[in-house]
Formats: sequence, C-alpha cells, structure tokens
Amino acid sequence: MKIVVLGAGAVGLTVAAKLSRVADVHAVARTRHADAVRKRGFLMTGIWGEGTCRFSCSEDLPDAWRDADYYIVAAKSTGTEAICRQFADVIGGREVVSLQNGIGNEEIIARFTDRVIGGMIITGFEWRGDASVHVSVEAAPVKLGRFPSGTDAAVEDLAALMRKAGIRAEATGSIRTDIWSKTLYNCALNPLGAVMNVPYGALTNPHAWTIVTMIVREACRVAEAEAVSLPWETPEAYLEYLRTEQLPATAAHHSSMLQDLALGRKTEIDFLNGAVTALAQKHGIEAPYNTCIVELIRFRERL
Ligand SMILES: NC(=O)C1=CN([C@@H]2O[C@H](COP(=O)(O)OP(=O)(O)OC[C@H]3O[C@@H](n4cnc5c(N)ncnc54)[C@H](O)[C@@H]3O)[C@@H](O)[C@H]2O)C=CC1
Ligand SMILES: CC(C)(CO)C(=O)C(=O)O
Repeated sequence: MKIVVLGAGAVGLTVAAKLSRVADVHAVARTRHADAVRKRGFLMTGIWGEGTCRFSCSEDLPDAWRDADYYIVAAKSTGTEAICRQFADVIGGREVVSLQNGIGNEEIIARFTDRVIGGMIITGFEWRGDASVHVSVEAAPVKLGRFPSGTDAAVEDLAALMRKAGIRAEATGSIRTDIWSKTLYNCALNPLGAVMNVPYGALTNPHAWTIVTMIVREACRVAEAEAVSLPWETPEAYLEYLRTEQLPATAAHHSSMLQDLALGRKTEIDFLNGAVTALAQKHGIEAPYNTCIVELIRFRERL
C-alpha cells in the first residue's frame, strides 16, 4: 500500500510514522520538519509508542508518489483549499482522506476528487521540536467513512491498515455523525479555552459552563437542520457526556486555538463555530453565542 500525507504536521507526521511500519509512506511537510526527518528521523513519544521512525519526507511530491492508494490531508483546515489546489493534478480521481477538525474540509476536497473519505481523530499531538511529537491523550478510535455517507472496501482497507500499524481505527457508514460530534467538542472548548487562556478542565466553572451550554444547544439545532443524526437525544445528554467523559480525559489540555493566537496564526474558527453560524444563517436559526465567540476569536486574530 502506498500512502501520501499532505500538510504533515503534528498529526500528519505521527500518522505517517505509524503507517510507515506497514506501508510505503511519503509525507509532504514544511522544510524544517522535512529536513529533520531526513537527517535524524521523526521522534515520537507518548501513548502511541516511543522511538525514531524513518520515512520519505519532503516539501514537494516526488513523481514516484503521484500514484498513491490514499492521499491523507492533515493540514489545518485553513490550509485545505491551498493544499488541494497545489496537488490538484495528482489528487483528481484519487482516494483523498481528511484527518482534520471541523466542518467543511470534505466539501472542499470534493471539489478536487469524487473519492472523499471523511475522518475523525480525537487524539492529542503536541510538538516537542522539529519533527518531534508527543502523543498525549486519546478519547476514542479514529473513525473513517465515505463522505458524506456509507462505507466501502477503500474505507475498510484504510481502517484495517491503520489497525495493523497500531492505531485504533474503525470504519463507519455515517462519518458526518462523527465529524459533527467531534465538532461539538471543539466548538464547546477550543475558542472559550483560547479566549480565557485556560485548560479545558477550567471550563466546568459554572460561568464558563453556561456559555458552553448555549454554544452546544445552538450547534445541535444546526446539526438537526443539516439532517445530521447525533448520537445524543438532546443537547443536555451531550453536555453530560462532555462533562463526565470527554472533559476528564483532556482536562489538562490547552486548546490549539490558544497556540495559534499566541503564534499570530489564523485559527480554525471558520470551520468550527464559524461553520455553525454560517449554517445557522442558512437555516434561519439564531446562534448568538456562537456568533459572539467567533467575533471574539476574529478580534484576537487581528490584534
Ligand atoms: N494536534 C492535535 O492534537 C489534533 C489536531 N487535530 C486537527 O488535525 C489537523 C492538523 O492539526 P495539526 O497536525 O495539529 O496541525 P499542524 O499545524 O501541526 O500541522 C499542519 C502542517 O501542515 C503544514 N502545511 C500546510 N500546508 C502545507 C503545504 N502546502 N505544504 C507543506 N506543508 C504544509 C503546516 O505548515 C503544518 O506544519 C487540524 O485540523 C487539527 O484541528 C485533530 C485532533 C488533534
Ligand atoms: C487534542 C484533543 C484530543 C483534545 O483537545 C483533540 O482532539 C483536539 O483538540 O481536537
């Protein structure tokens, strides 16, 4: 099996490293990471195992990698469109997988190929240096599914390959459910954690939780209008799951949005609460809490 990871950073390089044990892998990464992988290999620590992995890595895509079985997009959502454009002549008609957060990545990829696989990953990847990543937490297996729905041999084979590589992964026939479920989590925690400069655990404070509750209620209404069937009957049932299951597992985590703001980078807000507000508008749904948090993040982005 031949796999290419496009926009390989914390998630993409680590997934590439794991897959390189069972497949031929090339990662397209920024120069400093590509140089480090070529010089001394990729360093991994944490719950996915420890050690140095060597695999093909460069800033471009050598000709030998133009016929891969899967192209995994692992850039930030803000980079999906640009990376698809950059490799448009390669990915057309190929299996392209999104292993990213948020709503909208698969729709962008679908403009470049008719073979889109949606992905959901809820594992923590932290940079420790150039081409060096610590895998900190994992709340559930990776989910993969044909986008927008269904499953097939290509999806099942990739999930099986990931499992063979030691990554917990499952194929699903309803990937939009998993993507929206993960987006609820990110919408509830990422921007508020970033604005308040606190780890996720602090958001159970009753004042913060009031805001989290309203963000989730609005997002659930939008998911329903989008005909996404969430695994929870009510927003309250999800909020209980968030508070008792997901939050304890990631309580010490600082939102990646906080990092993006600190480094002066554009955040993924347009693919999280921003996507919720855009869809709310489309369906004539009021979403004032999501609108407010989007504006706060955009304000911070421009400071
Ligand atoms: N880091 C984490 O713990 C988790 C991240 N995610 C999601 O996964 C996605 C990726 O996140 P990270 O790996 O943390 O981001 P990252 O910023 O570490 O990695 C993306 C990398 O792609 C590179 N890139 C973008 N365009 C490129 C191009 N044209 N050519 C070469 N390199 C290019 C960027 O420079 C960056 O190094 C995001 O949607 C994120 O929200 C999901 C679960 C956990
Ligand atoms: C790192 C982790 C597990 C928790 O925030 C995550 O999946 C995310 O930020 O999207």
